[in-house]
Amino acid sequence: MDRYTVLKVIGEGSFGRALLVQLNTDKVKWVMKEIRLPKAEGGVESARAEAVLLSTMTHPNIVAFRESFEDVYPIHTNWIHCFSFLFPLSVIALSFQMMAICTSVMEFCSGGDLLQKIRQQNGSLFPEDVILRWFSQMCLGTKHIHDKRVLHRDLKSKNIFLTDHGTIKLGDFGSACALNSAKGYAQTYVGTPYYVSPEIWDNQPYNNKSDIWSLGCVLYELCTLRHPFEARSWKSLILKVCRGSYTPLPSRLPYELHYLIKHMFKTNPRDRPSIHTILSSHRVSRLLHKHLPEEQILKKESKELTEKRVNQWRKEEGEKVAMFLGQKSLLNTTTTKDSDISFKISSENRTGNIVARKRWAKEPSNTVLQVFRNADIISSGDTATAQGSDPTKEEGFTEMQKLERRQWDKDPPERLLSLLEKAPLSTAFSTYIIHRHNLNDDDAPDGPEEVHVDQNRLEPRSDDEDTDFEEDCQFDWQAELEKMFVC
Ligand SMILES: Nc1ncnc2c1ncn2[C@@H]1O[C@H](COP(=O)(O)OP(=O)(O)OP(=O)(O)O)[C@@H](O)[C@H]1O
Repeated sequence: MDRYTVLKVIGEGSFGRALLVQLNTDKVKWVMKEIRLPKAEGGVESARAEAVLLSTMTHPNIVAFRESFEDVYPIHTNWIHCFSFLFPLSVIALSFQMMAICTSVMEFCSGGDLLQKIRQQNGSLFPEDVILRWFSQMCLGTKHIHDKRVLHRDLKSKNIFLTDHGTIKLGDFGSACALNSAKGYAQTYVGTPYYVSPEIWDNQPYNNKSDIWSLGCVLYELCTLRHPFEARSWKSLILKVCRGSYTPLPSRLPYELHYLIKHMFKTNPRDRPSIHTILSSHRVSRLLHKHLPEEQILKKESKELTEKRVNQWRKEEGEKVAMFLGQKSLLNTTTTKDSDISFKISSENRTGNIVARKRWAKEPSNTVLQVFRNADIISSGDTATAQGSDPTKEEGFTEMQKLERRQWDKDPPERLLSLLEKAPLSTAFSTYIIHRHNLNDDDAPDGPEEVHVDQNRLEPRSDDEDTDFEEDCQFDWQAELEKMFVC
């Protein structure tokens, strides 16, 4: 600590402050994030997780990590004083609570965050070149973390920074999760409601495609200066997200961006492109590559792998064409594979052993979507729905699917909405991390946790292996949310 001089407070987060500091020796500026919390609370874990994860990430588009320290000190809880008149003689002992301060020192991004940039525009749209340059760098940062099997879980314009040279940096890894880390299993996460994908509202596990959805929200914000799922009520917000209903991008933007947004906002995560696909074989890839700094273009990728990806792309295209042509044999192969393993997910258990590809429950119980199926879509804030694209009008929608969507127009989604009724919609821009309460204390390591990176997983993979990966923990976060609001 003595090695740094504090220059100013940059901002206050939910758990602590961010300070601009200067290293006394070379006068380089850094950001010091302090988080003070009772040791028993989950925020300490988040701070540690951020420090540990950031320390393993070295990439030009990720906020660089310098060091972290942790201190624990006792404070006395003085509530006993307040009631001492009731127990004049018996209460003489003070109770102590252990507080933790987790401090991380990281790169200072003097350009501020993208939310600030968007606000500073005062309604004047960003040039296309700027959007593509920033977005392509966001993709490279995301690719780096996904390659390490890390999910960011809180990608939003407020957590993406700019340096004074205009380089994009992904930051705020406080919610991130290394899939092979014990901590990753120890907490679950809801996210920032405005950026949360439909599967999370559907109580399904977070996966790499959920990060893609959030990235889509940021891209949309850069293109329009508005959030894709603007709403005046929680109900409207959640419905719009679950239906993937947004106002189309301005027509002046290239069709590749329209096409990309449409795919990033596919409600089924399986239909969203992975970050590898966006960068290497999506229609937008060529456009993105034009805007990448030369040294960062994916030249490391082996020729063989690139060929595999191209083949994969052609195969998928071929399958789509076959579907439309109604060629039964191909259609059968595709549907058997897809319906059997709804989401192609390979996951690892805690010990790192590969376990069978995970199946999503065919009939998820008590999910928001199920309730929504019977929900009334009457909401004052549904403007974008009215103007926006109606997914049921898309080609390929069966009559059954259309009917299922229309059936949402009935009862309100009681459990979640009654919970959210009391919360103002502005809180939907905040990050929510929900911690499991039923964790055995012995499971929670005391010191900073080590992230065990599985080297095999850092090797480039083909698109097949790359389709999805997800948190291996599933529990009822809505119940946890309920507990939070009741407290
Ligand atoms: N590396 C950084 N460089 C420049 N500014 C930063 C950096 N990290 C954080 N900030 C700024 O510091 C302020 C506080 O950030 P912090 O991450 O502590 O909380 P937050 O993102 O505002 O809230 P929360 O994380 O609780 O949702 C924000 O304005 C953020 O833009």
